[in-house]
Amino acid sequence: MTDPLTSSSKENITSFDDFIRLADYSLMDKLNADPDAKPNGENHHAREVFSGHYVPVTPTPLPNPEYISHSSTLFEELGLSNDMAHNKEFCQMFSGDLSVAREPMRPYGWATGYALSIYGREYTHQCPFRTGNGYGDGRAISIIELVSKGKRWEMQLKGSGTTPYCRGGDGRAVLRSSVREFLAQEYMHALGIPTSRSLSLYVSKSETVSRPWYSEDSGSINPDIHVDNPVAISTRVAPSFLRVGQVELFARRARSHAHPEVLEELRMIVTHLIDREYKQEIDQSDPFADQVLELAKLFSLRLSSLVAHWLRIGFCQGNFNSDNCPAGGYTLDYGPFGFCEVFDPEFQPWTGGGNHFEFFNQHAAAEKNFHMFYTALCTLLGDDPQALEKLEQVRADFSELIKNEIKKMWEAKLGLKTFNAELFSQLMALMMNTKVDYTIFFRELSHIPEDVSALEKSFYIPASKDLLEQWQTWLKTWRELVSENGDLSEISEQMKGVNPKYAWREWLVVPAYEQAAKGDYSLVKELQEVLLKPYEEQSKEIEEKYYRLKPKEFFNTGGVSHYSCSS
Ligand SMILES: Nc1ncnc2c1ncn2[C@@H]1O[C@H](COP(=O)(O)OP(=O)(O)OP(=O)(O)O)[C@@H](O)[C@H]1O
Ligand SMILES: [Mg+2]
Repeated sequence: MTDPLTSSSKENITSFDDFIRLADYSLMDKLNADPDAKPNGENHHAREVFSGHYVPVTPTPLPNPEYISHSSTLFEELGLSNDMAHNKEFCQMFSGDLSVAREPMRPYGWATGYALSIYGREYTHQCPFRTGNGYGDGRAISIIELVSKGKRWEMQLKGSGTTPYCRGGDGRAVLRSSVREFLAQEYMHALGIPTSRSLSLYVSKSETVSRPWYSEDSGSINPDIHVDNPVAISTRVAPSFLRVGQVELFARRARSHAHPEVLEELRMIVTHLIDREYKQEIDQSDPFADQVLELAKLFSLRLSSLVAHWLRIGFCQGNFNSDNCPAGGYTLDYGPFGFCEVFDPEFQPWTGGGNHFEFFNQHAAAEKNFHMFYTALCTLLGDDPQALEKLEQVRADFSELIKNEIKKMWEAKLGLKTFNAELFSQLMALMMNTKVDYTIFFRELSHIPEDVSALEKSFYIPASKDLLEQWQTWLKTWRELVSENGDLSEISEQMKGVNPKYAWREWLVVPAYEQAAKGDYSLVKELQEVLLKPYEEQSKEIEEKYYRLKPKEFFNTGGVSHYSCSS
């Protein structure tokens, strides 16, 4: 068997020139650049951007960059040889130095504006100009759009310096948050969940920035100190980085008649979204209103399936605003996120997020974001009452759609063919009363044990005799239902395919980014390997280290069990 981390095949791209030859701006060139921007990309000061779909921006390179890691899985999908990760010019480019760019690649990247709605409410005051015109990619700069192996990708540097949307921020990302995003994206992909991906991670050996953070073993909810942390650039990759908030921005402007071309700019961004994310499924020769309706339907399907996946593996997007909700229906912005260890439907690791974004409320937050998307499309179809009526139906169906997706997910997680509401609510109550570890519990259940003792390794507190009896009764009923569905060993295998063995455990990630700050990247790489195969048993050694309950000392610890600053 070939080792995915070292294998390279002949047809892979091995030179920087071959890599940049993949650049393709044909779709992007159909959009409008900000007319007030300097075309060479020297646009680094916070200011209002009134029109256009993007602002050309050059990244600010990391001084003294050092390579930390790359994703071999993504390299392979892109057709890049692993050696490219160490190519001098490639390293320069992905640590922010675009002076290496040459034809057909352009020597500047771009940042985009987007609107913000929090739980369905439009915000503008977050922006220093109080108009919403300063809100967008404040520290994320896309540098290339390319087509490789027949697929179109955009590559975006996060933490690569200021843009007009930086709102007084430094444009940087610290190593801590960059390591988290870098690892989490590839973990989610390995779990089979649509997500932005990780290409590479570089750290500066000479630049640091200060961020509010927690002192050691801090029990504080909010950060209690400021810490200097090295700056880093991680590159994330996706078919597009179009967010619901972006479509919303142009629709809001259209509703307020902000400028004469605004409705056309809205139409252009929606066409662009179809081109970038829905080309396979939407026939672009159809009447435009039909395409828009299809877009709404497809997005509602993708979004509801995405949230069901999140619940399946314990993920909480603690800040699921419209600007953190990609219109392609994948996961984005791994800052305020966390994974549920002790089962708690109210789990919300990000202290700034509020309970509307907590673990089991994510379907409602998704619906709010879908509503903002729908509202934007209504603006676009404003003069077509028939189309509006159909769009309204798609909106009305969302709630039922997402509930059904979630039900289907629970069926699969429990190895059942039909959702049994009573059995499910009994299980939820037992899981909460017993304080089970979400991942370990479902993984152990996947063995379809006869006796509750097999589940006890997932319990955070020893269960009383009475509770154990309740478990035993539940287990017996559940097992009988599962047995009706066929061969138990087959069902067990299926369950193991949806109930991962290896979870994201923040207390195991903290040492990785802490050691990385001291120049030791071995734990980052080890985690990367473990999280690449979350459904596999892996070695005894890995099991002992990573298949474990969260130790007591990490409960209620700032920076581990909760965090406020994600940047
Ligand atoms: N250090 C920073 N400098 C400039 N802008 C920033 C900085 N940190 C965050 N922002 C901007 O603030 C906004 C909200 O912050 P959020 O935490 O969602 O950002 P992010 O993690 O950079 O976002 P994303 O992953 O969604 O691009 C974003 O528009 C982001 O670009
Ligand atoms: Mg964000």
